[in-house]
Amino acid sequence: MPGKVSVLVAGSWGTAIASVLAENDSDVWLWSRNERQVAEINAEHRNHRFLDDVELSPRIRATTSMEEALRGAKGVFVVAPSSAMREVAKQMRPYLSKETILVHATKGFEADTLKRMSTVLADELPEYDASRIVVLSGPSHAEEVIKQCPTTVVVASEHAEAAEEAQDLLINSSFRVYTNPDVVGVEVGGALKNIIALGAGLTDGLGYGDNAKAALLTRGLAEISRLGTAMGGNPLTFAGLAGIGDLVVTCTSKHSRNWRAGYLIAQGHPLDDVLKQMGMVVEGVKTTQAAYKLSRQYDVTMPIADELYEVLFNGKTAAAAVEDLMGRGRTHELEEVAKPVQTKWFG
Ligand SMILES: NC(=O)C1=CN([C@@H]2O[C@H](COP(=O)(O)OP(=O)(O)OC[C@H]3O[C@@H](n4cnc5c(N)ncnc54)[C@H](O)[C@@H]3O)[C@@H](O)[C@H]2O)C=CC1
Ligand SMILES: O=C(CO)COP(=O)(O)O
Repeated sequence: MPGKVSVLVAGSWGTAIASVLAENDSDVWLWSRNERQVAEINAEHRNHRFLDDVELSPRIRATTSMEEALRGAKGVFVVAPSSAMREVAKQMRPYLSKETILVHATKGFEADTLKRMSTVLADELPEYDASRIVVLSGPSHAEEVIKQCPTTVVVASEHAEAAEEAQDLLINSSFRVYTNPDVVGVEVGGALKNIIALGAGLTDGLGYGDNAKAALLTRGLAEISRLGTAMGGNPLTFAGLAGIGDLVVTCTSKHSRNWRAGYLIAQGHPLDDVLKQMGMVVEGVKTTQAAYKLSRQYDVTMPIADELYEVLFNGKTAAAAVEDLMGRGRTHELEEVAKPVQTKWFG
């Protein structure tokens, strides 16, 4: 069902999602605040700042005009960093149709309010039916998606039809899209895995090997499930693409920004320098602060996230953090096993 769709903004992930939509014959309008980037995409079919090595489909047109991007679009994909979500949503409000399918693919919380991204969108877009917002997540590095490497993702919405419409727009033979009714679980899983990826980068940077990484992934998933369930997510979601799936890819991939940031920090580079050097958003840093606060708000134990917080913000060395994690009191592996929650989809 080709037609007009829009993607806001033209970072790595926005550009890759625009490419998937164009492969499926949609006419894609890619919005960016950067005039030079827009001119380059339109004239050369390249996004020189991100994913420069791939030629973009001529079906992708770029614009700095929010009105031009959104007018008549049957699908809108918001792919801003979490820090920019509210600002971008405010700009969308005058032009967003109530009929549009609204999807976001951002992995993080709002730093001040600790809100999930769908809640930030709902705040700023009061005319839009918030139950129709769709969240896209899962193991999907832009660098591979744009080259059509086989990828699986999940789209979640309270509204089954909204998730299915997003699935229709995105699915193709190299991009397989599953649906899920669990918006909270999919958002929380996607956000929190970035903390564990930073931790995996730290242990790899220390040369601690595969056992340490497997431990981080497994016990990291226990923390993600614990907080995610306390916030209202379905525990089964964390065994899926937005949970273990995304954890595996971010903790093991050379493309992961969060893993790379952790690796550089373990080698003694100061956090500010690392973030400047990356030149791309590293969501896990702000998410570590958010998880530190959320775990206290929901009274959930998150030892790995707490240790990472100490390393990032209180000058603790990565080696001391690992030592303290290994030296914790004895505990049971299956503490706090949660019951699956009922959803509107399945009654
Ligand atoms: N890169 C990837 O492979 C994936 C990224 N994500 C998520 O997608 C989100 C975006 O990440 P990336 O595209 O990787 O980031 P990026 O660093 O590649 O691009 C971010 C873009 O946002 C723009 N931007 C920043 N503040 C803005 C504002 N206030 N108004 C308008 N534009 C603004 C920047 O100019 C830049 O073009 C993050 O939440 C990330 O976790 C999710 C899955 C895969
Ligand atoms: O979410 C991602 C892949 O699914 C991207 O992770 P990084 O931000 O660590 O690169």
